[in-house]
Amino acid sequence: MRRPELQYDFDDQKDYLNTMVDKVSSVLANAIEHTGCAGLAVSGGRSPVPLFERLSLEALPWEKIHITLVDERFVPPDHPDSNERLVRTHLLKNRARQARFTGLVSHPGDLALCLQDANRQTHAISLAVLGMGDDGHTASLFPEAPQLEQALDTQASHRYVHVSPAHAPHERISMTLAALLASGHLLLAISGPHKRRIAEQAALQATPRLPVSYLISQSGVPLDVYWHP
Ligand SMILES: O=C1O[C@H](COP(=O)(O)O)[C@@H](O)[C@H](O)[C@H]1O
Repeated sequence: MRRPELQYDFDDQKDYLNTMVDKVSSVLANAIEHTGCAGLAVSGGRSPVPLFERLSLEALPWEKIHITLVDERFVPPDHPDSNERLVRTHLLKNRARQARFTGLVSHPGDLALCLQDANRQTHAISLAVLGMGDDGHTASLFPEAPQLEQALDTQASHRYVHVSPAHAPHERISMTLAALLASGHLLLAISGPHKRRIAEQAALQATPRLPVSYLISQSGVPLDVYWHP
């Protein structure tokens, strides 16, 4: 089994961020050079804020970049826990305000309609920027969620599914494993000793106890893992 490039050697957050910004920019620029446009799917949570702030300043042809979410909490887009709100606040500004953005909660209050709209998205994802929770979830692929098996089905034809986390707040809309594995490139950004241990454990074998393991232990899509203390 091929191991991903585990780029664990960042002593400080500055090097970690600089390297990630360079990587995101080069993957997007490369997609634009070859296809005329690029698709970027980003995560929410707390960790991506510094990356979003830095990326928003990058000199990229943002008007050719379509941004969407890897996952979303089923809350209105102005809710403090909304991943869309996070992206609008920290990424879709400065130079990146020219980017096209599609959120996942198009109908607050009607999850089925949101999913229907989310699954209408057809643009290719050049790069998915992922985080990981302390429980080994990535996107909203939560261990113990009743929909996990469906979400991990690599034959799934839809891009997004509804997920009910067993221990985290809010119903979720998450990219399926199949959709993540159809991306051109994956980037996993983590920090702290606990998440490092989880990532190392996940690299040993794919297990639903640590859904991130399905990405870390696969060999079909290039994956870079970035870690800082
Ligand atoms: O709930 C979520 O959590 C994960 C991890 O968040 P972090 O702040 O601990 O990095 C995130 O990747 C996901 O998008 C989000 O919805």
